[in-house]
Amino acid sequence: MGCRRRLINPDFRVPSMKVIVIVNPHAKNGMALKKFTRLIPICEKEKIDYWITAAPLDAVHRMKDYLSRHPDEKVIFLGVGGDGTMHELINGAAGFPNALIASISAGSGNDFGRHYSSFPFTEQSLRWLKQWDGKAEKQDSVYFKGDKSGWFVNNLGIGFDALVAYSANQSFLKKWFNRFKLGKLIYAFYLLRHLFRYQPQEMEIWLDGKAHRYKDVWFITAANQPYYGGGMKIAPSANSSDGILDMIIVHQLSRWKFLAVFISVFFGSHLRFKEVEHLSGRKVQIKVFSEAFIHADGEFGGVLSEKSPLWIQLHSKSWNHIRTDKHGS
Ligand SMILES: Nc1ncnc2c1ncn2[C@@H]1O[C@H](COP(=O)(O)OP(=O)(O)OP(=O)(O)O)[C@@H](O)[C@H]1O
Repeated sequence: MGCRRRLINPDFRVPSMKVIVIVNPHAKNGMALKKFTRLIPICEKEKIDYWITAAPLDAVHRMKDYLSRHPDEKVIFLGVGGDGTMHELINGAAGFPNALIASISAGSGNDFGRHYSSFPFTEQSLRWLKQWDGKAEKQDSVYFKGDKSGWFVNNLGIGFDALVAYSANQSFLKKWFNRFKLGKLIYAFYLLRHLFRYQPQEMEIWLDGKAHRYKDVWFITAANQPYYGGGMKIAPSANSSDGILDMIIVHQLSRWKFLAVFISVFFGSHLRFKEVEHLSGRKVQIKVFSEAFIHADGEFGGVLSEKSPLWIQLHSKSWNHIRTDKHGS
């Protein structure tokens, strides 16, 4: 009788995955948490754990702690937030082959979801992940080491764009702009603010052992996937599973032409300008001659100084991603 009951109880027939949802309560000014609150009953019913982060980097520490205590358990971490949240999940999972990453885009930029795919904010997504028994896609990630170190999977920037991102993220105006759903305008505001003061500088790049030197560099982007800054195609041909990093160098432009090039990035047509160089490789070293800001996946990545270079290295197929498909989306 006991045996019969087991056969008809779906909980006994279908092996289920360990799923942990990680929610950034600050993403998109609290919208991510507000929407997630509606999914809490299904998490409780399906025994899906959820962590609402308490502070920046909380997700990284908790994931590392959990994964080191459960080295033999396959775990799906589902990030609910924007690119900053997914950057934390990538760093929390780094070095743990048993971690699988999925996302629900719920931030302001969402370039991670735009490229890697994002699950809809629904109960079905959670149920589908809980019953998931597919094959994860292997994707490339990139390690960087300078003033700070870590991993990125979207892009890393040095120079003007990193300065704009830093200023916008620190600004008290950001919340205010977000409140009126004008979050992207804060970047335009700081772009214009820095445009007429910024001093482009000489930079040296060693790419797979070959040296390249550029004068008056506005910024350099190392791209693992095409999207950047909330939908701009900075590296249209970048592919996150080809083992190659795309390098975009914007240099020797007047301020007005720089603005024109920057706008053309929205349409992916900036590579036609002779001042925009496109290189590719796996191992990069960048040297600056005066201080330059760094961002990694849009998050502050430290300040590069003339004293020591920045090291970047692509690691092929080094993390596991769960893509949405017709069942999950
Ligand atoms: N509990 C928390 N309190 C404050 N900040 C947090 C918390 N959890 C995560 N963060 C930080 O929030 C920042 C923004 O996260 P995310 O990018 O996901 O949201 P967003 O709304 O898209 O923000 P942004 O507009 O800055 O991209 C990240 O730097 C992340 O480290």
